[in-house]
Amino acid sequence: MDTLTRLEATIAERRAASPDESYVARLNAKGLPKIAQKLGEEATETVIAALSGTSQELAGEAADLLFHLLVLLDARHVQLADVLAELDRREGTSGLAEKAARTQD
Ligand SMILES: N=c1c2ncn([C@@H]3O[C@H](COP(=O)(O)OP(=O)(O)OP(=O)(O)O)[C@@H](O)[C@H]3O)c2ncn1[C@@H]1O[C@H](COP(=O)(O)O)[C@@H](O)[C@H]1O
Repeated sequence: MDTLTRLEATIAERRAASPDESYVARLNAKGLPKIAQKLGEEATETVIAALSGTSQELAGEAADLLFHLLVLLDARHVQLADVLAELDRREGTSGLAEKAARTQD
């Protein structure tokens, strides 16, 4: 099992833990808007690290970002497999073609 899939399972398990013992449970107890806000903050911190941080700092912020994305997906009951399937579907097609198809929608 890969790292993200293992982490997805851990997050699903920890959601029901005590908020006193689990960061995942504490975040879930605060509700979806807080989880979404946290993801936004981590995205901003990743951007800042990309523009002015070291490679190590960027890797750390990217890890925080991926972790909080998984917490958000879990809270909305969206499976990582569904996200990966969407990326698989796009594989081999031009990103520009994908962009054009979306503009037509
Ligand atoms: N990968 C992570 C992980 N990455 C980041 N974080 C937490 O995410 C938070 C990031 O918040 P910030 O950097 O903004 O700092 P903060 O001051 O704590 O932020 P606030 O939430 O207080 O606003 C920190 O508290 C980190 O500890 C994580 N917490 C948990 N995990 C994984 O989730 C598992 C379950 O964790 P628990 O739910 O705590 O058992 C762990 O075993 C890990 O594998």
